Amino acid sequence: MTSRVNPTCKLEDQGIEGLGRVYYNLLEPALMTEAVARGEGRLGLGGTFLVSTGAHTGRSPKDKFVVRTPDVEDSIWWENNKPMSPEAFDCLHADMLDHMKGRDYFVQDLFAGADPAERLDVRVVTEMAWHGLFIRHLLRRPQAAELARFVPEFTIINCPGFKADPECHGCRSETVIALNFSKKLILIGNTAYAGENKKSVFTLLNYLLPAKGIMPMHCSANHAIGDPDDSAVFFGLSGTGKTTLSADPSRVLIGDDEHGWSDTGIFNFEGGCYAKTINLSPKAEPEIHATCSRIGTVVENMVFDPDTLELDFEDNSITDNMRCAYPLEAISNASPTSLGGHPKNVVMLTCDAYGVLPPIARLTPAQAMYHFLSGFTSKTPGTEVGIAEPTPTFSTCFGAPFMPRRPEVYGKLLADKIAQHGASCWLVNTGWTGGAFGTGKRMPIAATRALLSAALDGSLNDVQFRKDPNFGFEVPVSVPGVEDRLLDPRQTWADAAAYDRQAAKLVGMFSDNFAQYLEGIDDEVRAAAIG
Ligand SMILES: Nc1ncnc2c1ncn2[C@@H]1O[C@H](COP(=O)(O)OP(=O)(O)O)[C@@H](O)[C@H]1O
Ligand SMILES: C=C(OP(=O)(O)O)C(=O)O
Ligand SMILES: [Mn+2]
Repeated sequence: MTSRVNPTCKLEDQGIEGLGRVYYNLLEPALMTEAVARGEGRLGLGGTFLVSTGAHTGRSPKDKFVVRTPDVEDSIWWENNKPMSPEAFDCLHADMLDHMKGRDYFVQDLFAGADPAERLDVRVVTEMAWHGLFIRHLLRRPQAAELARFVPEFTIINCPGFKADPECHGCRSETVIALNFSKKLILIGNTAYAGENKKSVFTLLNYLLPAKGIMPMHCSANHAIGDPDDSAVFFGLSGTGKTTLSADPSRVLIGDDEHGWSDTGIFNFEGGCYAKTINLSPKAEPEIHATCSRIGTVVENMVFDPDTLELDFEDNSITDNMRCAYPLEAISNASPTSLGGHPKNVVMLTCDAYGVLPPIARLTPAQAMYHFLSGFTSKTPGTEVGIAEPTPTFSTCFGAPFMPRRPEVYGKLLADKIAQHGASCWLVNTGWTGGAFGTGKRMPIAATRALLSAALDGSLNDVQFRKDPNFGFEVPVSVPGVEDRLLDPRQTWADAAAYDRQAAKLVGMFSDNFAQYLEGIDDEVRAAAIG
């Protein structure tokens, strides 16, 4: 055993026995040293850690399971979460423990949740030293004194070298992500994509927090400089711009991906960020770009020159989903507390590959609920196995793959909090303009930023709005710093009739999708659905 602080709870106390060497709570330099010594990757410029994850370079949602135990039977949304029988899980667990015998493991005891009242003590046991480094960057790092009395509430075991057997493990392939809420255990096998670790913790909190009246959100968050009470959240599925847009030099970063909204305000679940690096521009995203040459940053699946170690941000030959992971402190304007007041602005980011939605729209609370439940956006290439180009989808709550409960549970919590705190709501299209994917182009980041700044500082409320004929929400006509034409997508298309046809098609898709929510919904939201 190698340990920084003598662990209160050893792996043996959790029934994990017969391992090789176990490294408890190593700090970043030791994790990097071990990772390099084991040939998991190599050091990059500025002291980064360069790694490729092999066959899995994105999440495997089809291989993710929730164990169907009696205590979760009624609360899980089974249409969205694949069930695994408790017997199959026990077999998987036993076989994984067997696989672990004689091998070395890395244990990181971390917190999920910046609010001390709500945090969850999570132990992450990894076969790969760099996964220890990754999750140490991503979750919240306890002080030595906190570590000394740390008792894990939930445990994640991640063995990329373990191959599941669908016959006895009740899974689909050799890859498995199995969440057992009753046994407080998550088992991950046969994938080295680091994102599975953090999104497992997110899924877990999405299950636990609603029971405490806390709204878990797939969103980034920031606040005005000097005023944590002027906070904003940015909901969005992977690739919509949560990480990019929350790292705004004129605001304080709270977090880039997962937050909770409690009676006292918002709190980050995490202690770090996981940014996409494809085409990352030092001009458009200087803070994130700088993390790619910072000591300790994990650079995942990026192509680099073997002689100079120079990273190639344009080369997507490994994957479009190339990433860097770093602690929040790596961003100069990050909040030291990761907390904020009740959001004054709730932004829903959508990446519309059809080029129909305007770059920004003001929503009534009922419209916000309609769009939150709809979750229209596109899946971004590489983020999930098998996604090769932007693929339109309705991903409820802007994060369906991570929602164990029914959408209405999250919808109701959010609607209540928006009403209680009077938050302004916005829909922001960071996707295509001037045509659909293939003919148009991606919304310029500078325009999105200018529109968001105006929304967040309140100045957008002073401009003139028009009512969108397709969706009924309000769209600004003119905003300083943004080309007028861009605000009206119909004007950006070469063929206005083609825009109208595409818009009508999208309205139809929204309406077909929303049919599942009409029963039992508030009258105002039903009215928003009809337009
Ligand atoms: N208008 C835009 N707004 C936000 N991101 C944009 C925009 N145009 C292009 N992008 C790119 O889209 C990607 C957004 O990814 P990211 O911020 O990591 O999303 P998320 O955190 O929601 O998964 C980045 O690669 C960013 O450079
Ligand atoms: C880590 C992920 O999240 P995001 O792209 O939202 O940062 C992911 O989807 O795998
Ligand atoms: Mn992100």
